[in-house]
Amino acid sequence: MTTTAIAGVYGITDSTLMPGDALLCKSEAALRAGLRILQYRDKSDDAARRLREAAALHALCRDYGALFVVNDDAALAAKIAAPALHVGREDAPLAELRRHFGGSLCIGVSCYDDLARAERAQAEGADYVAFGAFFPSPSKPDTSRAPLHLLREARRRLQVPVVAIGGIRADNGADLLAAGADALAVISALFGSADVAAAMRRLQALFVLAGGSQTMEES
Ligand SMILES: Cc1ncc(COP(=O)(O)OP(=O)(O)O)c(N)n1
Ligand SMILES: Cc1ncsc1CCOP(=O)(O)O
Repeated sequence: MTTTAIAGVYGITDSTLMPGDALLCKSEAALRAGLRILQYRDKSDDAARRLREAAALHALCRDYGALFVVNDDAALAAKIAAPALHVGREDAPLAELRRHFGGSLCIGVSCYDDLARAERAQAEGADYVAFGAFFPSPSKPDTSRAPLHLLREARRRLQVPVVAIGGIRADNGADLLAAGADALAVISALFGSADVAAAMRRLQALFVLAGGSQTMEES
């Protein structure tokens, strides 16, 4: 079995940025340029379109050996046998998801600026935790903010991979990596770009400069 490390650039598709064909075209451009983790985030209630798009992105990720993550929707993840699910405080509780899916599903949990929530998530079997927003986010302008020093404390107290999110770009991501983030989750800095491959290269360069890598581990 192949497992993808939760590290490097973590791309999040947002249907409002990528209507129609752009969702698949831009996702494939990012995967071709080396993206290893791709999340499907869609806040609409068009169930048929969500199923169609998630299944197509799942297949694309399989072709490129990347981890496909469904945001919020455990039922959708189950329906298409997605390998990973990301949940926040509005979504199904982690303990319930673990009871239902066992250990087979990779589950990431949003922890905002809350280290206690992250420690609970780790104890309940989260595969990674996410903190943010670290910068003003064009994609989710009203979201709450997290301070940079939280990442240093998270690094010290947690063993699971730590993902940073919120307004992250090639020109501000380095501090987050220096503070201990394993992965940088981005919407607009990647998929908002007219040249996704070039945007991907700029984001990947942050990890090279930080001395990290985006690895695929065989297990
Ligand atoms: C990797 C990653 N981190 C955080 C989020 C945000 O999740 P959540 O707080 O549940 O908000 P929505 O994305 O559902 O608006 C995420 N999606 N991915
Ligand atoms: C889903 C989410 N949660 C906190 S910020 C954010 C959006 C991140 O998008 P961007 O990279 O465009 O700021």
